[in-house]
Amino acid sequence: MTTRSVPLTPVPGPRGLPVLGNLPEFGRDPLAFLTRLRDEFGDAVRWSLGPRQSLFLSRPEHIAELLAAREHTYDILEIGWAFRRVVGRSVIMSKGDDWRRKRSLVQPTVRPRQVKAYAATMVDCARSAAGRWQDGDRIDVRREMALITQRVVLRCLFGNDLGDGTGALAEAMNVAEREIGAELRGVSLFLPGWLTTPARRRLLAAVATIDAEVHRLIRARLRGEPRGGDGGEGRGGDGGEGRGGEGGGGADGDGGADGDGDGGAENRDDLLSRLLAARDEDGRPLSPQEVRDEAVTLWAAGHETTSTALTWTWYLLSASPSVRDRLEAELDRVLAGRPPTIDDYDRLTWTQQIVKEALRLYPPAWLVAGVAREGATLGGTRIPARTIVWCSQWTTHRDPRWFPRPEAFRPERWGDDSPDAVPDHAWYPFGGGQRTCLGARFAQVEAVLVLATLAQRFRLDLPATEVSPRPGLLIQPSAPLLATLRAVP
Ligand code: HEM
Repeated sequence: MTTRSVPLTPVPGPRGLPVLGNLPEFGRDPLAFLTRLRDEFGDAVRWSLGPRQSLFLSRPEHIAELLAAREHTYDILEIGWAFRRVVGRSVIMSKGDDWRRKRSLVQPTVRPRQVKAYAATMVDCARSAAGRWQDGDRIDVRREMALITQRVVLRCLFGNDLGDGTGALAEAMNVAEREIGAELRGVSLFLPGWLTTPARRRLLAAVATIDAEVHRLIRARLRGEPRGGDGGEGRGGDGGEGRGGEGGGGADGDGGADGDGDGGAENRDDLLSRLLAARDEDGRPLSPQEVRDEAVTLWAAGHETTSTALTWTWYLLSASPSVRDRLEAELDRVLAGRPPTIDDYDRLTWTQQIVKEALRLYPPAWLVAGVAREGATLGGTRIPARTIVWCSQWTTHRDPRWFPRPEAFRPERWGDDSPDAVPDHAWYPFGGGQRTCLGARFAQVEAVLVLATLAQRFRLDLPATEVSPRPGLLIQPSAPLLATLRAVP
């Protein structure tokens, strides 16, 4: 179903406090606050985030316009000291020619042909997790999913599984994610950069660990090591398994990273090789900081998002036996006991619908924002320069106007025969427009294949208690999800 342009009439939202505006209410419970803006005020609501004027959009037509215009008519929201410390000036924080250059460096490593080649690695990583699981074991679902997805990203994009560094990197990323989320909801969003706080110290310590691990990956690659053992870096051997036959890291013979023979980056087409081999018009390579920024961004954007989506998927499945039964029946029918391959992807329609519906109910990324430049318009209305224009996947995905019974987990709403007609941009877990998520295909294929591989063998039974969402950088469960494993009969 397509959308047509509708006029935009901004209305004032709730009164805020002097200076802080609506920040305290937003910070206390951002999802409830944004839902209130939509339900009590309207489709285009003015509010203030501290000293900044904001506009919150709820109609898919306006969201589509914002997403399409962002690269040209909006600036990046330059708040969030913690986020900038982690991702630096990578593709996600760049604009204009700089952004285009960085995006074109990264894009080839996640294009559909590459993703096809990564599928076997995705299944392999899920199988090796399931190989450790036993009937009756209790697992922390979020942790297990993160272990799988970080391994997938490291092996596919970095041609490396980091061995014993994975745990340190994952823990540091968790700390960073928590601190970024806490900052996003609090007054510290506007603290000057020079001020040191305990939270900022924690973040800096985490960033130091992240940098050390990423530089270890880079050094290993420059030495031409096929994978990230310690190679004399003063760490113990990694003891992981080899990469034979997984089809990751450029194993499709795609032509190498421009083949300039630069310091071990030759003859591979994974992300790290491309970054190390990249040259600007004057023949200059990326600086070590630039390589680090892109690598960290891809690592962070590439695994925590997908593991969060998978975690919520298990949560929803555990509470929906009929959806789970239909999933197991599909896996039996399509796979008949063998592991899935990329060729099964299109046939796993119910599995795909489950993932799509989980991304609707619990979109890992939940805010999109842009800062209007002079001349920005939406629905024919001029937007004052410097206004922060927002939309939220959380509120749009749960709007009863686009999704009947929005709180219900109903994968059937995505079936070809469904009577529900979802407007364009009412479902946008991967954003949209030119800045749309680079890894959308990667993530969807990974989520479906990992879910299929694990659900073939195990049910994850969770206590029948409701777990509320905790919006930080991503929407995470507010409590650990401890599941009991039940082998599929
Ligand atoms: C379920 C998993 C994922 C979700 C929900 C997700 C969501 C998003 C969203 C909402 C954006 C911002 C888009 C916008 O501003 O319009 C984004 C950007 C991005 N994502 Fe993802 N993502 C996921 C997985 C991945 C994966 C697997 C990768 C890489 C392998 C990745 C790499 C990126 C990059 C590089 C950007 C920045 C694009 C740019 O600014 O040009 N993401 N993602």
